[in-house]
Amino acid sequence: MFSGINPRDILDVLLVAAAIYQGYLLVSGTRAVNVLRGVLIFAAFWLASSLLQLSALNYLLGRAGTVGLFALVVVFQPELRAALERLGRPRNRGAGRGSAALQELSRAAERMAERKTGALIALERRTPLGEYARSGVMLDAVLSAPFLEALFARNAPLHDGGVIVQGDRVVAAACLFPLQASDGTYRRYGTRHRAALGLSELTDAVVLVVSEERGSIRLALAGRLGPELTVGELRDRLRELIYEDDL
Ligand SMILES: Nc1ncnc2c1ncn2[C@@H]1O[C@H](COP(=O)(O)OP(=O)(O)OP(=O)(O)O)[C@@H](O)[C@H]1O
Repeated sequence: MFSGINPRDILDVLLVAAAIYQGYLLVSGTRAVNVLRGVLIFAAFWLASSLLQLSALNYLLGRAGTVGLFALVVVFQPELRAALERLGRPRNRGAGRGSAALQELSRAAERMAERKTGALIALERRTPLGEYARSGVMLDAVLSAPFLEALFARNAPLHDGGVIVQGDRVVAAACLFPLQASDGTYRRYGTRHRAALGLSELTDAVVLVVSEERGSIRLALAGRLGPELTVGELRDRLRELIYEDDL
């Protein structure tokens, strides 16, 4: 049965599997996942209609599939664009800049915690955060501690909402993040923490929260809020989670 398989076939299968896995990582945690489920169900019906030789249904589903494919490209144009951008981005772009960004971010968190300035900062990983960035004010600024502090300063025009960071760039401020539905686990926390939890649940972003009330620094990841961190611990966690891998 396996006599006709040559190394090229194995390579072919491995490449397809890798492409599917990368595609999954890209959409996991975004609204595209639900659509992907819908597409799979649709494909299952289509296959079943073909196997059962239900020709009218098969024809109809085939036509709908073609139109649907175009519709998906239109609906997910932002995600597709972000995916292509990511593909074209060199892996080790600005390794030095990554560690500089990490220092600036940690310094800003430390100072804001000392002064009890509330802050909410989402750090993008694989899942594109473009749709959340567009809910706020788009920026494209070099990440620096004074800039972050200025953004979150009380009465500053963009202090309300979250900031989105991509590597060493601040891409948007005053963004609206999805609130996590309260199941009682984080009853003690208000909307800033629930917005961090919500975004980290729907995407793979790491979300940094500085509490205005407590002056604490915490990270939300995968829908869970981590413990209070010292600035050294924050630096280590961010190095582990973001800056070592991606920049
Ligand atoms: N959906 C949201 N997306 C982004 N930011 C939000 C959202 N909802 C609230 N915020 C931010 O959270 C602030 C209110 O925080 P609130 O005091 O309710 O939360 P908290 O979790 O108790 O935080 P803190 O400990 O800092 O007081 C708002 O002023 C706004 O900046």
